[in-house]
Parts: sequence; C-alpha cells; structure tokens
Amino acid sequence: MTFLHLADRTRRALAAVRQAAVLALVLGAALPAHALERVTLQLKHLHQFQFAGYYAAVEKGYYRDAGLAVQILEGKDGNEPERNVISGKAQFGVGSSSLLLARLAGKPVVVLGTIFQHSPYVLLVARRDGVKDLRSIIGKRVMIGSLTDELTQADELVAFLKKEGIPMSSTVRVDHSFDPQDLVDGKVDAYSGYITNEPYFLDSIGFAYDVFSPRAAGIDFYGDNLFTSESEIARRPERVRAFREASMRGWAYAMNHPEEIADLIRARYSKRHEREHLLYEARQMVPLVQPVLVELGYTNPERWRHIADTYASLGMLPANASFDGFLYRGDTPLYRTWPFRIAVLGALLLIGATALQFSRLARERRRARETIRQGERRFRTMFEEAPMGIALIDSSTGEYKDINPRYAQIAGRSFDEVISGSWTDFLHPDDAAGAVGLSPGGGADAKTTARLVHPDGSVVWIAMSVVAVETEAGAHPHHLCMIEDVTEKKKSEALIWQQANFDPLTQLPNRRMFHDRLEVEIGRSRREALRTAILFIDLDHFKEVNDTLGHHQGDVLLIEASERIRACVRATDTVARLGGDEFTVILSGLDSATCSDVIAQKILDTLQAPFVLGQEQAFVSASIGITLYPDDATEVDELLKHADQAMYAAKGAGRNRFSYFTPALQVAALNRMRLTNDLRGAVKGNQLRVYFQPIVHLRTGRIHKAEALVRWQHPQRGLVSPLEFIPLAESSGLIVEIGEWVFKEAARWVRQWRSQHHPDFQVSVNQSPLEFQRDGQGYEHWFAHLQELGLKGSAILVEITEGLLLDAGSGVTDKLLQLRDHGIQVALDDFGTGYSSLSYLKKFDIDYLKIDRSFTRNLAPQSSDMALSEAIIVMAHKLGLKVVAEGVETAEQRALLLRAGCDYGQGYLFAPPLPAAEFDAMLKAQLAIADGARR
Ligand SMILES: Nc1nc2c(ncn2[C@@H]2O[C@@H]3COP(=O)(O)O[C@H]4[C@@H](O)[C@H](n5cnc6c(=O)[nH]c(N)nc65)O[C@@H]4COP(=O)(O)O[C@H]3[C@H]2O)c(=O)[nH]1
Repeated sequence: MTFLHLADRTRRALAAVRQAAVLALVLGAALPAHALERVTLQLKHLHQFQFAGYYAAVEKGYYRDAGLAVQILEGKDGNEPERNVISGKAQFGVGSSSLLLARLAGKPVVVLGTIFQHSPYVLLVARRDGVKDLRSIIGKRVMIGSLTDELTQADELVAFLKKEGIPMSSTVRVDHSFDPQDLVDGKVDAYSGYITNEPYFLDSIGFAYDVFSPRAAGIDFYGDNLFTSESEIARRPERVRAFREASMRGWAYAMNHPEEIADLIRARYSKRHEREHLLYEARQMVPLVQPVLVELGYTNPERWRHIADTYASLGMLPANASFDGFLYRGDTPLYRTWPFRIAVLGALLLIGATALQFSRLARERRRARETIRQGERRFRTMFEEAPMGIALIDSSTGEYKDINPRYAQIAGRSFDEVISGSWTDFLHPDDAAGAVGLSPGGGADAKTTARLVHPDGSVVWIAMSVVAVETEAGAHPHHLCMIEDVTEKKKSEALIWQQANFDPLTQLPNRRMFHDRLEVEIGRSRREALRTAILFIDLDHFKEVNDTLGHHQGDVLLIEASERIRACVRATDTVARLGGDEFTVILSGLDSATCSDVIAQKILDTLQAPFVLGQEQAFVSASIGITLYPDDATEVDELLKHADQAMYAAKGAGRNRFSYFTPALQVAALNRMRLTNDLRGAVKGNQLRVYFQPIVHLRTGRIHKAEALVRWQHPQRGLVSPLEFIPLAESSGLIVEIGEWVFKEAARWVRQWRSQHHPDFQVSVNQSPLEFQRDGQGYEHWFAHLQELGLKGSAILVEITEGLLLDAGSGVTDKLLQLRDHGIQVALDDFGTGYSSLSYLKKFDIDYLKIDRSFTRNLAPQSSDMALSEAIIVMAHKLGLKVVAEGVETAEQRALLLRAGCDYGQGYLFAPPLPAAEFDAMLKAQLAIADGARR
C-alpha cells in the first residue's frame, strides 16, 4: 500500500471520528443532566465482581454522561436477563453463550458486546480417592445447571461431558443449590460453578477438589455478554450505543481499579462477599476477560460460529444455523468496528509516526539549516580573518566576485579598486600569462609564485594557488585564488642563495659558484672541442697593505682589484674570488692558448696601477698561474691544483708575472707533499735539532740571551732550513708539535746555562700565529714544565709577529696577559716589515722589539733606515721596551746601532745559529774570557 493511499484512508477515518465526536457533543448538549433516561440492566446472578464494569459505569458517571440513569438488578436464575430484556422489563441484560440458543430459538436478543472472552464455567469434582478423573462422576450426584432448563443453564458443561463420553444420563442430576457447601458436605460429588468464584470458598476451607474446564476439550465459549433486544435497538439505537459505550468504559475502569470496585460493591450493592473474595474473583477474571489484549466488548463472529457448531454437535441446534442479527453491528458505525479501529489505530500510529518523522525531519532540517548557517558564519569569519588573501573569481570573465581584506592588502589597493578589476590586472606583465594558465582548465600547475605590482610600482612576490569551485549546473565556473605575500621569503631565499654563491665583499662568484661554472664550462668545451683557461691570481704584497693600512682599506683594494680584473675579460667569462687575495678567472671557448697570455698580461698591467686608498696610494702586483683544459687536466680539481701550482711558480719567480702550469711544477708540488709526509715522522724520528743564536748585549758584548731556531736533519736531504719546512709545518698543523718540542729543548738548555753561565740567562722561542692562537689551549703546561725544572718564567721569551696583534681578539690578549703574569716576556719579531705601529707595543705590553734585518742590512750614517732605526729605538725606550737588532753582520752596523742606543744585537757578526753543544762551548769560552779579564 502506498503512503498516499494510507494517508487518504487515514484522513477519511479521522473525518469519521471527528463526526462522531461532534455528534456526541450535540447529543450531550441536547440532553441536560436532569433529564436522564432510566434504563435497567438485568444481571444474571447476585451482585459480585462478575458485574464490576456496570457498577463502575454508574459510579464514575459514565452512564450519566451518556444521559442514562441505570438501574442494576440482581438475577435469581440465569434466564432472568433474557426474560426481562425480551419482555421489556429491562433494556439490557447480562447473558452467557446460551444467548445464541435463545436467539436461534426465535428470541430477538442481540449481543452488544462480550465481557468474558472465555467462560468461567467449570465442573468442580470432590476429590475422594486422590485420582483426578472426570469419569469418576459417572453414577454420582452432580449439580449442573438447572434441571428444568438444561439447555440454557448447563449447555456448556453438558456439551463438555458429552464430548468426554459422559452422557448426563450416566449421572445423578441434583438441582443446583448454588451453595458450594453442598459439595463440601458430600451432598453432591460434582458441582458446576465459576472458576472465579467457588474455588475461593473451597480453598479457604481446604477442601480437595478437581477442576474440569470445557476448554480442555476444545469447547471455548464466551462467558458474560451484554445484550439487548432487537426492539430496543430499533427504537432507541442511540441509547443502546450510549449504554454500550458507557458500560465498556465502566469495565475498562473496573479492571484497572479492582480494589476500588470491590469496595464499591460492598458499599453500594452487597456485602454478601468479603472484600478478599471479590478481589479473588477480580484476579481470576483477568485471564478470562483479557482486558489488556482484547478490547472490552469485542465479540468475534467466528467464535460464535464455534459455539453454534458445538451446540449443533450436541444436537442442540441444527447445523449451520444462521445467527444473523444476533451480533450488534447493524447500526454500529464503521468506525466502531474492531477491525476498523485497528485500521484507524494503525493509521493513527502511522500518522503519528509520520508526524513524528516529519517533525524529526523538520527538526533535522532546522538543525541542518542552523549548522549550515553556523558553518557559513564560521567560513565567513575564516574568510574575513584569513591570514592569506582569498578571492572568488568568475573563471570565464576573470572578474572578482569576492575578496577578503587580506587580498586587498597584499594587492596594495582598496577593496573597491580590486573588485572592480580583473584578477590578472595587478600581476606583473611577465607573470600574468602564467597565472591565466592556472585557472581551472588552464592545464597548468595550480600553484605558482608571481609578482603583484603596487600602485607605486613596487613589486610584491606572492605564492598563488588556484582551485576550482563547484558551481550550480549551467552557472559560470568559478575559482578560488589564494595568495600569500612571500616577498620577505623570496628576499631571504635570494639572500641565502647570494650568500651561498657569491662573495659578499666583491659580489663576485665565490668558490662554490666558481666550481659550478667551471663544471659547466668544461662540459661545454668538451662538447664543442674548445679550450678553457683557468687563471689563478694571487695579489702580491696584499698582506702588507692589509697590515699597514688596515682591513678596511684592504677590502677597498680587493673590491677595486675585482673590478679591474672583471674589466679585462668578456662578460661571458667568470671572475671569482676564492677568498683572501685569491681570484680566479675562467676564460671559456678559447680556440688557442695564446689569448690567455694576453688576458693574463692585461690583468697584471691593470693591477700594477696604484690603488688609491683614502689618503694613501698602495702598489700591489699579481702572480698568475694558468692552466688549460683539456691540455693540463680534464677534471675540475686537477685543473685547480695545477693553476695553484703555476701561481706559486710565478710567485717564486719574482712575482708580478704569469706562469703556465708545467709538469715540473707538479714535481715541485709533489716534493712539497713528500716533504710534509716526511715531516710527520721527523719529531718522533728524532730528526729535529735546536740551534741557538746568541743575542749580544751591545754595550758590554756579553751574551745573556739566545734565540732557539729549529733545524731538520733530514735523513736524505741533510739539514733543511726552517724557511722551507716551517710553512709546510704550518699548513699541515705539525707546527704545534714542533713548537712544543723546541720549547722543551729551550727550557732544558736555559736551565743549564742559568746555572752554569748566568742566573738571568734567557732563551727566546718563536711562536707562529697558528701556534699562538690554537684553540682550547693556553700556556699552562709551559708554566708547569718550567716549574718542574725549577725555572722562572723569565727564563723564556716568546717571539711573535706583528700581524698577530693586528687581528688580536680576546684570545690573543688573554694569552699575552697569561704569559706576562707568569713572568714570560714577549718580543715583537720582524719589526719594521709590517705596519710597525708603536701603539701596539704599549697596548699589548710587549717587552722587546726586534728590528728586522732588512733595516739592519741598510744601515749607514745619514741613511733613512738609520733615521728610522734611531726613531724606533728612541720611541721603544720611551715605552719601556728593549730593542734587539737582527741581522747584524758588520762591525759598522754594530757601531751604528750602539750609537743609536740599541740594546741588543743578533747576527752573523757575533755568531750564526749554533748547535746547542757549540753554543754551550761558546758560552763557556766567554765565561773563561770574562773570568780571565777579572783576574
Ligand atoms: N741573513 C742573515 N740571516 C740571519 C742573520 N742572523 C740570523 N739570521 C737568520 O735570521 C733568522 C732569524 O729568525 P726569525 O727572524 O725568527 O725567522 C725564523 C723564524 O721565523 C722561523 N723559525 C725558526 N725556528 C723556528 C721555530 O722553532 N718555530 C717557529 N715557529 N719558527 C721558527 O724560521 C725563520 C728562519 O729561521 P732561520 O733560517 O734560522 O733564520 C734565522 C737566522 O738564521 C744574519 O746576520 N744575516
């Protein structure tokens, strides 16, 4: 059945219910309370719970509400109701299933409704010998119904016994006394009674009996029925209906309130039965009336057919007797019929369920709408507050449909300015085409970076992503464009890239970029069978400029030099700065090697020109090493190594020149490498020696000091100069180990000379910047070692170079202070070759100043070097420093220095660096001479 059909039927049923309600109201209004109609209900027995519903209808005013004043009459015998109703003495009566017999006997009784769905009628048999056997009544006295009206008063049990094969004639019938005491007293052996009634008494006295119900034999009669006469229905159909309805209401109430009705019976009708007896009856009635399962008053024609058939089987009725009109329904409106009610109930339930469903759906719809509204609000807020710019764009026209504030902000325009334009209007012209390709269908990646141009012309980098938006069928397609300002990110990325690939000072490609470009160029040259030249440029004397004029001017020089080099090459060539004063040039696509000569010479010439650094002019030159791809090597690293070797060759050849890589250079480099390897074993292999060169007190000629100078006794090469191996030791890190060994040797010897020669004897040791600045270690172990030897710090003097002080960080300062605190003096070596700042001398608390031998060499009366030396000596003395002149080779030099006030002299004039034993001998000889002189 479709829902529409059902709904239609339900509508019609409801209309009928409505009509009935209206009718009842009309009737109610038409019959005022004081005009109640008197009607009589004839019961079939004495007052008891068996008739509870009628008492309840009276008491609860249901009859009154129906316009009726009901008189309830007790019955003396079972036929009284039938008689009185037919005669008109009573309008309504209560009768058993035998009403059907009466009807078929031509009596116009009509059943209005069934109260007892099952008959309470049973046969109670006194249990004499403990055996439950219905057949035990044969030949016994039995009290079953009326002897005179067996058919109507004993029908059900008679049928039962007949069915059980016990004809009534096999028993001794005794007229019914309706007093169960007779059973107890043995006056009878069997007693027909109600299961709802007599057992209460029998049980209460403990009488043993058996109950035999006709239902056990399939005889299931109705119990009590409310009935009336045909004439009553014909004359007063409304009264009948009203009475019936009020009665059933009364029954519904009574079955729900048994205690109240029991009390009512005793109060108003009869005290014949105890309250408990009435309640017992009420309880026993429940399974028979079935008030929960069956609507009160419901009567089923099929059941009556079953009763009729049972009677027919007993010969009480003809078979298939028709009982038309016996059941009240002719004027019963359709809506009052039980099946219809079920249908209505079903329909109502369906309507209710449907209504509930609709209300649930409505609620869900409301909730969904609210959720959508909330969602929309939330999304609106997210849209408005989003940290990224969002725009909704009509994909076919490119028009903005909506933008959020951040979008306008990133675009650098007002909302109106943006919204009135097309979405590509503010894009950089170079990026607009790419952005269009992003729109749905454009086929491009949905993400890109692009530039937006602000009204002032400034450019903002944006990360843009575009997604298609679902639109209704037929509507224009739309897309969402989301943008983020990534200008800062772009800048920092560019900066990072710049820093990673370019030299921050000169903006030239750095080592990394140089490598990349060289790889590319080599690849190209390989493909095109061309040459690539690599020029390795090192500025000569740059260190001096840096030391003398300071780092800032050094930087200026480097920038200027880079520009000059760049000017010498094509735009397609690469000029890079590898660090310090080292530059490289890649000359790509050369058809002959010769043109690299030209360019190298050009670079030399341009760098030779003076550099103007503030008020000063600086002159530097360059040493250039050249290597060629593929002539010298094919790999990047090899080429670079060769260029470096060639550059060293140029430097070694006197600087300010270029040199091509040759295999001989490679041999020299190989030698250096081997020598470094040999040096590693030199310390442990006991190949190092310390030589001592005396430092002579110029005025007295006495030797109170010496400089420790290391030598390497190479097993094959013989004695190797420190000038050759110290740079290798420095670059390999071996210098630290060597320095430590020299210090210990110096300490060992100074201890001896202090005890044997002079208690203030002092030995100076060289500390290269690498040794002095080594991380994580100070000179504590020196102090400890001196202490172990019983030496004071003053036994040792440390020689450092001026360059160390130029860059002096806190580490250098701390170490100098540490040395001073332990009495170790410090000399500044090679003074005059660098910046020669006297202010450093004061600042760093230097004790000695060693004038470089390049000054000493040129000393002559009236010479500028003489004047300079004199000035240095005077100023040093003023600052409390003593002066040592290095490289004193002639007596004249010694005389000049003495005259200039120089304190000490060191040089071949006095002695070259000597093996310790020889130096020791020299000291002893000096001591002997002195002793001789004293004597
Ligand atoms: N032409 C000439 N030269 C003279 C004269 N008197 C001394 N010399 C040389 O001048 C150098 C003085 O040492 P330096 O300037 O400290 O220069 C030293 C020093 O810087 C370094 N050196 C030597 N030994 C050590 C060491 O143990 N550690 C460190 N770090 N460097 C050392 O090696 C450099 C060279 O040392 P040496 O070859 O021994 O060269 C020595 C010495 O032999 C002279 O009258 N005329």
